Amino acid sequence: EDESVIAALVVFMDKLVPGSMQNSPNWGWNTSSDPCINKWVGISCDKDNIRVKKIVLDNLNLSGTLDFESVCKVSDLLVLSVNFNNISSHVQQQISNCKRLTHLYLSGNKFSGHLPDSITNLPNVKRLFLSNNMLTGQLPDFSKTTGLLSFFAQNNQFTGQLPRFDYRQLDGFSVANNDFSGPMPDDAGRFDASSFAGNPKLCGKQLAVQCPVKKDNKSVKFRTFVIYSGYVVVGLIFVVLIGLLAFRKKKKEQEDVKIDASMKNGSDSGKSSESKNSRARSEFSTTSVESGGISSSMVLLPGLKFEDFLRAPAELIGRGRHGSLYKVKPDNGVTFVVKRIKDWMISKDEFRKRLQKIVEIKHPNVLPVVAYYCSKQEKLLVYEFQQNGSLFRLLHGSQNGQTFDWGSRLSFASGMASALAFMHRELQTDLIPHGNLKSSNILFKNNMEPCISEYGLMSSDHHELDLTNDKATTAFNVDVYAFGVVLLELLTGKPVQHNGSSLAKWVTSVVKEEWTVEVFDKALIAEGASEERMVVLLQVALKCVNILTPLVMSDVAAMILSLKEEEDRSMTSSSDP
Ligand SMILES: Nc1ncnc2c1ncn2[C@@H]1O[C@H](COP(=O)(O)OP(=O)(O)OP(=O)(O)O)[C@@H](O)[C@H]1O
Repeated sequence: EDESVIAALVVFMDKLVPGSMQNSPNWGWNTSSDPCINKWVGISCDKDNIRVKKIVLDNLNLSGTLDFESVCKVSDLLVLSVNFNNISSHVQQQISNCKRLTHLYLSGNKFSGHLPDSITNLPNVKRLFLSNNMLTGQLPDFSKTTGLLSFFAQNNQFTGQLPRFDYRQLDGFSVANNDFSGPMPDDAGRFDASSFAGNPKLCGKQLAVQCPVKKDNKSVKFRTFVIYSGYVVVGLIFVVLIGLLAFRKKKKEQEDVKIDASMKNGSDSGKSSESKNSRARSEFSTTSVESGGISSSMVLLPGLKFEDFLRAPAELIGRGRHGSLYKVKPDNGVTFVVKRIKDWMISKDEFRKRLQKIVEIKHPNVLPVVAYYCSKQEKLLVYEFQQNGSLFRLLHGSQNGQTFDWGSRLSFASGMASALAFMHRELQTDLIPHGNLKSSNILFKNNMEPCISEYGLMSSDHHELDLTNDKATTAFNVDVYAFGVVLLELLTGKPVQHNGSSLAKWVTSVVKEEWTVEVFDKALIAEGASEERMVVLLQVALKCVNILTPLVMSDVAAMILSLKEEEDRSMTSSSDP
């Protein structure tokens, strides 16, 4: 980095008080080293290791003030994250100097005072997290901040009327638990009452307080006229809608035929299905690997023509809440599964962008997407079929004498945690969590190595856990919770109902009664697994499912890794005579 930027960063950190952190050997943050080359804590740089791109200083017990003027001198800064610290300053108007900033996370601090108007002038900002602070005053007008995708400001002390937002763009929003007043803005039905709750002076249809009906006795005649012309307009709209619906239904039927035919017809399909498929096929085949593929509808499987794929016989093997799963075996030998996602309100472009991000990131324990397709009606994902089944099947299925001993379960847990932590790190800027982690989405590869499947397929509106009103409002908490439930399944051998909260509750209650040993899988007890270490893993699991004390995946992974190392050490020492 430039000397001037280094100096600005040091000034920025001088105003924050990092407590004992700065004594750690790799802390950095001084003028005699380089933030990229010497890897200062919390700094990430571009791939040439020259420019600082991200500053992530979450959960470091920082206090003092955040000097936006200094930090915004880092001209390439994309992400600034200081969640869950003790910073007590204003959000200064110089924030708008951070011209390239896309993600700003200030949640869980003691920021106070008004938000400066200049915050709405950040031209590239996508995610703004301000929740759990002590911010006051009116919110500036964000309606022109195009590109904003999430806005979280719950648990502050904001007042006044809610300004307009471009709600159609937003995928996450909450202003709950503030002191806003007046009518709830028309969010076009995008967010439910929980995003606005806890503002006693806010009124609206979905809220506890209804807005007063304005009594205007000036002109009854005019009102009658308006009402009648209203009826006429509604009538007209109705007719047009019926027409549109009929038209769309017809179109949809055609589309369904197209997809169903492509999914279900065997390779011996006759001429008629050929012609039904022809549109779909031409759409797919406009994509070729040489043409770069990614921007078009389908990203192809290398070495496999999509025509073969469409003609291959397909067998429905699962119908989950989020879609159906088909097993497809084209002639070339490899078997695939196709996930057909239903009800995902995401635009084609967004879907494509999201998938591009996901396929870019590879980890040996994450099942890669081999192809994806998106049209208005259909979202399809293709993976290789894994014949060894899932963790769910291994734990709860009728296995033929297959054992899953403590050592293997611990290695499994450690591997999964570090894979998930890796994905979170790589997708931190894009805020793409797995979103639907569970034991049936963890599969075993041919070598019995586990791999996480269906990463990132669920948008936030699919989550059952509503964490938005909670202290821990970051996208990735959902996965930490879900991972905790997977750990509980591993430890108890019991299956999960609903979203895992009942299993978590049961375990918590048993542990409270100090019957901890009762929760463990009988097979583990019988095997003579170390109770002490099982209890440690249980504590990690319970921390993950406790949404009041948010953990990040990298911490979870570190805890499990050190437990595993302890286990490995004990194995080598106990094998000594
Ligand atoms: N690539 C794969 N290879 C082999 N089996 C798979 C693969 N992907 C999923 N499965 C298995 O197929 C079954 C159905 O999967 P599906 O994803 O449709 O259901 P689900 O995970 O229970 O529900 P959902 O993901 O919709 O919440 C599950 O038992 C799952 O473990």
